[in-house]
Amino acid sequence: MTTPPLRIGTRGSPLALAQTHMTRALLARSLGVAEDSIAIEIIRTTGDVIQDRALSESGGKGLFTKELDSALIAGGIDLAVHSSKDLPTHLPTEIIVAGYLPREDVRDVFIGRGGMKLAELPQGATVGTASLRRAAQVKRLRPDIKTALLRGNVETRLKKVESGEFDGTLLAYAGLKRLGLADRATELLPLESFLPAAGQGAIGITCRADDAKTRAALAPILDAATGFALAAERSFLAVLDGSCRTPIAAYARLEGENLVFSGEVLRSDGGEVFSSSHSGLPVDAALIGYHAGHDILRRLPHGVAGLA
Ligand SMILES: NCc1[nH]cc(CCC(=O)O)c1CC(=O)O
Repeated sequence: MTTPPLRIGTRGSPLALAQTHMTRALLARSLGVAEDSIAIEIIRTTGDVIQDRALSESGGKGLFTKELDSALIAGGIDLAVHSSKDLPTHLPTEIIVAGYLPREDVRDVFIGRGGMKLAELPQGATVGTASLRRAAQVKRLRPDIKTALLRGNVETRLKKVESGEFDGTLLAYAGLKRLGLADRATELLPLESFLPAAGQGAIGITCRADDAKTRAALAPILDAATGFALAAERSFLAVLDGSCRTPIAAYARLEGENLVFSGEVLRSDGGEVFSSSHSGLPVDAALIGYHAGHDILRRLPHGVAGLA
């Protein structure tokens, strides 16, 4: 049997490339072909170009995916590798999320200047982050801490803490691990106060909906448990996230037969938190996230926008 040569599209950041090489290695092994028979195409996205503003202020959704979607639709690539966290809940009808690789550790880590832990930061310290969720979660614990926009790739952010421009930052442990930088984490943050972003730690793979060959090639490397978790988290996000300007966290995991989901929405200053937990059968994943989302919506008199 001959296998058609597959072309993978990716962003060019070091993390995106690390994730793409992981995906290619798994795919090559599963298909029994040489890794270099699967081509990697680097595609620059709008999100890579904008560096000076918060992406939530730059027109919202799909900034890391639009150009990859277009390349898929045009047939220039057959699959695209994404951080699921950066995948919008609505994709063009021609594109589907084929599935997810087994999830990494979902937790956030704190990286403190000079190895300081979050609780050890002096009064009024400045934490850099581009994430509304992390900023709100930090302020919920430490209202005295200031947060400032810190964007750029993981290495850039680490450097800005080292140089003293910020007293600390928060990053996904998964990203650090995949970059071989796990030892840079000062502290692993607990899920109770730092519930992660929907999709954190999961690599998602998109392809053309009508491309049965690529879907079949991908099937053996995809992880069903991660798929259920992400279905719940993404449906929660779809219910609540109209604007991208509201701090939202969501995390689901399989516990025995059950899918256990927790989600929360925070006021930007961390002064209020609305949480909801639901569990049920994995087949009902999307419904579980949907119920949790509406459970919170009912408690917001001014809707999600009222929390910005
Ligand atoms: N928005 C950037 C982004 N997208 C995915 C990850 C980390 C990897 C992951 O969550 O799978 C990161 C960096 C970070 O949040 O530290």
